[in-house]
Amino acid sequence: MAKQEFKAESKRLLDMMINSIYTHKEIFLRELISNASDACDKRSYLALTDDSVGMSRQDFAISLSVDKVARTITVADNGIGMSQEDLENNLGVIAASGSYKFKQEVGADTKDTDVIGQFGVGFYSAFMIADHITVSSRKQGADNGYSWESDGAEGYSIEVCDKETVGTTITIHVKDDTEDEHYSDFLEDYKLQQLVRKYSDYIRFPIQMDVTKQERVDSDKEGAEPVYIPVTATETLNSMVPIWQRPKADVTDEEYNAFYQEKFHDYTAPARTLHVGVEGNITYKAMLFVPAQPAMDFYTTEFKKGLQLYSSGVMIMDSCGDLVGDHFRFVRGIVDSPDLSLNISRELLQHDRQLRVIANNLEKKIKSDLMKFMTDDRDTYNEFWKHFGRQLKYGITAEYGAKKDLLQDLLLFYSSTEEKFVSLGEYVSRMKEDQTSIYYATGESVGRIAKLPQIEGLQDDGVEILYLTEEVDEFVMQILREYNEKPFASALDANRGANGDDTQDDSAHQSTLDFVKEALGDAIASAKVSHTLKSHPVCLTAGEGLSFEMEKYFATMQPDSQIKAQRILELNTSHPSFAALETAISADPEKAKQYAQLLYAQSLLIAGLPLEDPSAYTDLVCGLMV
Ligand SMILES: Nc1ncnc2c1ncn2[C@@H]1O[C@H](COP(=O)(O)OP(=O)(O)OP(=O)(O)O)[C@@H](O)[C@H]1O
Repeated sequence: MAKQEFKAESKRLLDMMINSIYTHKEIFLRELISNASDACDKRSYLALTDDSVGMSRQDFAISLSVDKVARTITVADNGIGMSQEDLENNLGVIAASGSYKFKQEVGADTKDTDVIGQFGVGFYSAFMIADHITVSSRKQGADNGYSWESDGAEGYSIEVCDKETVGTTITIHVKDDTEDEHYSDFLEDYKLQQLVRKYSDYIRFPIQMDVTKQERVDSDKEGAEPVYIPVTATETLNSMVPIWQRPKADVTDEEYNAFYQEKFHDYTAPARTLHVGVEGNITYKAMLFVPAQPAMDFYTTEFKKGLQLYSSGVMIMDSCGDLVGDHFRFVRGIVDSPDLSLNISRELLQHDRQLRVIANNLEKKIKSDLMKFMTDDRDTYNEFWKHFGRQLKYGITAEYGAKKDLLQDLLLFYSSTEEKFVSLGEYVSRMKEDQTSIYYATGESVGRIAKLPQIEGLQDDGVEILYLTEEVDEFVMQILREYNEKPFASALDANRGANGDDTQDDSAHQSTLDFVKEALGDAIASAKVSHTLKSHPVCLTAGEGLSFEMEKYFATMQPDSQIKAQRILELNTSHPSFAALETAISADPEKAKQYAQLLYAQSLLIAGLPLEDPSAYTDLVCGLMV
């Protein structure tokens, strides 16, 4: 076959490889071994349902060999193998690689080399140390093999080749040493052994290599020097114990982080790691991670939640969505249980009782770990909250609040008095004895809410108010209704009364209110005397049902939305504007009408609602000036 050119993006990546710094180069072996292991997994999985494969799990192995003279390292596996088409598709186009795609998304902020260092770029990383690579492969079920060859930048070629057994053999020709780089190191047995232990220890297939040791042979003759002879034996270099099967105390933070970053393609270490072992009715090990930041597609429908599911170390499902609820969908991790059957079909799996038990169990563990997170490391929890808080709130509103008991303790809201995010538990613990409700106020931003006229009274009394700025917040309040038996109350509610003076008699102003209602017509539902305003002339409150924030939310979803909250115009009778209005009503009713319109427009502006007719408003203001 004629030489094929790499696709443009592959070329760029190759350049990156060739110029990468030394400490990153060593990950090439991890990448090749991990591919070999995946290929063994695939074939062993196939063997479960296809008798013609004729292999069982213990028949699989990955073998390493070195030829110092020829300067080659060979990684061979008896996994699933690749057809001509697979070679073309998988090794000809780098864009298929998960990490490269990720790198593109991260964009210019991340240095190329960082990405390589964190989790490699798959097969291509071999070009960091090699100037020629040969891949010969024979796919399960195929009659012959194919060999793929490349010198890197120039492209690649594929030819039919003799290969007797199913699997893949990758031979890389190690570059000559240069002044700065001692590539020959990689041709040393000890170096490869060291790299396998460092990066691939938990691979669940034996990684074997013929290792030569000098063995001492004692001479029969007395006083003679001992003789050493080289003895070569095949050794398994990795312990094959997956990291999650090891006792917690033996696993370092670095190992947890490296495992997470490699497995879940994240370039930052996790914010939280949870390693659990449960024995009893159902036995399992789980390793869960809370990412430090959401995946690129986290808040899109593209994102697939789920944990990797293993049965005694063998992966049976890459992403088992049933293991985590939507509210904790940001959690990444693995579950391994010997109680799950290997060849269980995926449909069956979904209804598996054991899975439900594990999922419920994990849910409690995640919750208690997040609680611990919140108290032990609040700064980082705040970061977590910034990224995933919205998801927890959605969780409260879902399923008619079925998860509210689980999630409500984890919520944070901005506090007017503390001027930072606080939990509901913290709010309640600070409540004065005579305060019966948890106050909240909704609006576009903390700054805007803080200036809402209705809450001035509470603010002056030093009452703590939770400022809610997200669309979902009001739905959360509707579901929660109370926390620790303390009801939530909107600080913007005209009838709140708790701190206001309810004995006040408004009837003296009834005719003024009637006038205002008459002047504004259907624009408002009613006009009333405010019991909450202090220094401001007017405010707008919503009647029962829809709030203004919800109205705004619907308007963003659908710009011509006719869903409107009921508008109640509240007037501050002790404000001079009210006296001016009353005087105008008797002296100049036309002007009084304009005053009413002006006050209504102001209440809309303060509430962050659009004016129906902005130019009529400016005409009105100017008209009153002259
Ligand atoms: N030893 C092998 N046996 C069978 N298929 C292989 C082998 N090595 C690579 N492949 C195939 O080539 C593809 C590309 O491999 P590569 O290492 O570049 O990327 P990846 O493993 O898919 O992604 P990444 O390593 O970035 O997570 C693999 O997905 C696999 O299909």
